[in-house]
Amino acid sequence: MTAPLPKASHYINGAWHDDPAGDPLPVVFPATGETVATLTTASPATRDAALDAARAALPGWRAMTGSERGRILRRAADLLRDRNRAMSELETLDTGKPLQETLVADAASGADALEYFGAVAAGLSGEHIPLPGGDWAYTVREPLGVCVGLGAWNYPTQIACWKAAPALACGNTMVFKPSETTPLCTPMLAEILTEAGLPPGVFNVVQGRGDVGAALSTDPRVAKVSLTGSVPTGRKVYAAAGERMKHVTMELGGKSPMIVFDDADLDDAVSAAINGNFYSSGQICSNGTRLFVQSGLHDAFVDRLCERLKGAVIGDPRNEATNFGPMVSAAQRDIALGYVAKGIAEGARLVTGGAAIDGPGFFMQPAIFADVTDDMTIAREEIFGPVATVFSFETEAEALARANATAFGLAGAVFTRDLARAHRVVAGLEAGTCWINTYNLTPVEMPFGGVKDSGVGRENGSAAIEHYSQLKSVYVAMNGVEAPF
Ligand SMILES: NC(=O)c1ccc[n+]([C@@H]2O[C@H](COP(=O)([O-])OP(=O)(O)OC[C@H]3O[C@@H](n4cnc5c(N)ncnc54)[C@H](O)[C@@H]3O)[C@@H](O)[C@H]2O)c1
Repeated sequence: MTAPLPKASHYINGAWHDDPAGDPLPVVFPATGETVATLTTASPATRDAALDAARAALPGWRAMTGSERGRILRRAADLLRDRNRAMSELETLDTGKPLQETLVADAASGADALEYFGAVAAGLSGEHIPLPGGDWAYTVREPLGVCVGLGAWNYPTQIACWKAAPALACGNTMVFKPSETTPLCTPMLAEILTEAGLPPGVFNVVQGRGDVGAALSTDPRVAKVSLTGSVPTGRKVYAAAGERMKHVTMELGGKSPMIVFDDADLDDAVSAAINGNFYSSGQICSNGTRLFVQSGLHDAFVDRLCERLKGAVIGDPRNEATNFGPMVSAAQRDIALGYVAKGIAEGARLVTGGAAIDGPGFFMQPAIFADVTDDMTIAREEIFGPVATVFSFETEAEALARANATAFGLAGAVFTRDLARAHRVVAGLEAGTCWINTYNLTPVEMPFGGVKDSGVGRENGSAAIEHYSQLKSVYVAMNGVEAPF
C-alpha cells in the first residue's frame, strides 16, 4: 500500500498545521501492532485557531447561495471518488478493516453524502404562509453557526462526511475532531475539500482525546455538537451542551435485535446475520447482535451460521482476499474477549470461536453464542466486537417484547415472508432505523439514527437538514397597526 500520510496533524484555515506543544498521538496499525505514524494532539492554542478560523469563515460561507456551496461539495465528492483507493488504504491502516470493505464502504459512502447534500443545498429554502387580512409570513432557513463534529473510530471518513456534508450544505462551518484511535483520514478529507474550492476555515480538523473533544464542545463560539460515540460519552457531551443551550446530534451505541420468523428465507437471514455481526469485525453501532430466531428455525439457523463462518478469510487486511480483519486495538479486543468469558461464566453456550488469535495484531475469532437468556450480560450490554448471541422465541408478541426490553434503540430488523407481519413488527420496534429482510444498509437517502439511549437527531436524508439549520419566521404586515390606546 502506498497511500500518502497526512502532511501534518491538524488542518486549519485551509492549510496543514503542526503543533509541537501537543502530546504525541501514536497511530497503531491493528494488524501488526506497529506504530505507522505519530501525530500530536491539539494544544489550547491550536483549538483556538481552529474555532477562530471556523468563526471567521462563517459570514462568507453562509452568504453564498446553496447552489454555490453545493457545487463545491459535489466537486469534493468527485475528488474523493477519484482517490478512493488511497483513502481506503489509509482507512485500512487506521482501523484495520479489510481493504475489501474500505474500498466500498468508507470514502465511497462519504462521497455519496457530499454528492447528496451538495444537491440538497441548492434546494434549501423557506415557506410562504398566507395570513388573515392579506398579511403574510415567510420563513428563512438559516445555519446554526460553528458546529463541532466528534468522531468514533470505526468509520472515520464516513462519519466525518455524514456530519460535514449536511452542516456545510446549510451554511455552517465545522471543527471536526476524529477519534484519537483513527486520526489519519479526516485531515486528508479536509485537504480534498480545499482542493474542491472550499474557502479556508469552513472545515477544520484538530486531533486529540476526550479532553480536546470536551473543550471544543463547551466552547462559547460553538452552536452545535454532533457526536458519534458511546452512550456514556453521549451523556457527558449532551449534558454539557444542554447547559449551554447548544444543538446536538447524538449517534450512539446499540444492542439491536434481528427477529427471524420460521417462514423467513434462511440463507438471507444468515447472510444478514453475518453482515450485521461480523462485518468490520463486529465494530458497527447498528449491528443486530441479538438474534431472535423462532424455535422452528432456530437449530437450522445456528448450524448454517456456523457453517458460513468457515468462509471467513481472517488475515492481513491489506490483502483484498481478506474479509475479516483485526479489532481496532488491543483494548477493544480485550473488551470483546472479556464479554466472551462472561458469557461462558453466566451459562451461555459458546458454539464457535471467541478466542484471541496468536501472532501480531489484535485478531480474534468471530464468536457465536446460543442458549442465551435475556438477563445475561452478553444479552444486555453493547460488546462492539464479533460476538453474536442467538435466542429462541415462540410467538410474535414475545419476540417484540423481548426485542424492546433494552435501553438502546438504534436499529432492528425482521425476517419473514409475511408482509403484514413484517410491517406490524417494525411498527412495534422501539428503534430509529429498521430493515425488513435485510440488515445494515444505510444509503445516504435514508435518515439514520436512534431512539431511547441510542441517540438524538438524524443523519442522512433530508431529515439531517433539520438538525443543521434553524428557521427564522418573518411576519409581514400589509395593513396599518392597531393599538388599544
Ligand atoms: N450511532 C452511530 O451512528 C454510531 C456509529 C459508530 C459508532 N458508534 C458508537 O461509538 C462507540 C465506539 O466508538 P468510540 O469508542 O470511539 O466512542 P467514544 O464515546 O469513546 O468516543 C467518541 C468520540 O468522543 C470523544 N470523547 C470522549 N470523551 C469525550 C468528552 N467527555 N467530551 C467530548 N468528546 C469526548 C472521543 O475522543 C471520540 O472522538 C460505540 O458505542 C458505537 O456504538 C455509534
